[in-house]
Amino acid sequence: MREQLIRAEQIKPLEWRGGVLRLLDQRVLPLQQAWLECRDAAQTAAAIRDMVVRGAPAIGIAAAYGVALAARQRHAESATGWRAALAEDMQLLAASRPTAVNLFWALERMQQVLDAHAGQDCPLAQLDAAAIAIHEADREANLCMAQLGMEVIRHYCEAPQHLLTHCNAGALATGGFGTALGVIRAAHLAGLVEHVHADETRPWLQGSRLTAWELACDGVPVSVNADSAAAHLLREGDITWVIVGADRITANGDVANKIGTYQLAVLARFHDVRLMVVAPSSTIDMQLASGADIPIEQRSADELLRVAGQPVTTELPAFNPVFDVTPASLVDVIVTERGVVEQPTAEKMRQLMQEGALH
Ligand SMILES: CSC[C@H]1O[C@H](OP(=O)(O)O)[C@H](O)[C@@H]1O
Repeated sequence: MREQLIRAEQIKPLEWRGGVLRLLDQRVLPLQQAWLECRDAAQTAAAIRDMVVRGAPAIGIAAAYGVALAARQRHAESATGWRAALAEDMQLLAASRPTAVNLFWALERMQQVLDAHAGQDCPLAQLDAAAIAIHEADREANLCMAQLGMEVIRHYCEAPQHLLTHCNAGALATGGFGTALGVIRAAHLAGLVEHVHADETRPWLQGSRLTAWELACDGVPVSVNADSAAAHLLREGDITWVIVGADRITANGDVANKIGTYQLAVLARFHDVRLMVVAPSSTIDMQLASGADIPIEQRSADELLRVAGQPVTTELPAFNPVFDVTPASLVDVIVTERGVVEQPTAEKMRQLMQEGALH
């Protein structure tokens, strides 16, 4: 399976060229493939804020490279004052988006490299290596989760099935292959996928523009549906699993993910459809006791009142939270690279994070 996924890999949302971070501009996909180059923290933070690069793991990877870029720039400006300037750059990166914990996890990893070289010259090579390691570790985690998630699906049913997914938790949201889409890709290769239903995922359309495109590129049978059609599909559509990614999972197993995930979870439970959340352990925040503590990003009203930049209505007040929280009680399984947790609880999450695989 691993080799099949690697052979099939086509899409990379970011490229590190030693001093330049190249980002595939996800604001214009799939109709245009344009690359944006970042050479410092400010450009990288803006790219994250403006969703040139998006998706919890991809945001963390981009931020890590942003620190490596900033260190180069600040050290070249001042061999003695670089640490203070770099600290400000890291604050800028930390302020780019609030919900995906991978951003803060990656910045903490980069800070540990700096702390390990306190009082020494700028560890440029070690910062580069740390960012590359974060990128590669995410890619490896996706390959591991793809296999584990596929085996969970096969455990419950060995026939080809209808699946539903929301937003984009694919190669474009990660270091490669995807979390939820990694599982779907592996399930397809294992003959377990009859059809994938992709919620368009208003207002940013990650589903219709990114997920459907990714799956179509891989020859996975997929169709786009309005978010509001999900209830009808779950009642009528023979769907066996809702499979999604996550932006932050708290210590009790609550899950923050793209807005609309919570209503899918309620609908899935009502219609006896299982909900699978796929996320690397860098998405798990054991410092937060429950989802009530997760900061939910609110984005511009324009994202609701305009499509492709064109107004679709008059200037009106708009409520645009871009994440919501699904309680652990509505999650049937969480798949991570450390293992699989069914019916997540605080104790099971502790065991996963401290002792590793449960399955
Ligand atoms: C693999 S995690 C992807 C996760 O991130 C998305 O949010 P956004 O596109 O706003 O960065 C969405 O919540 C996905 O599930």
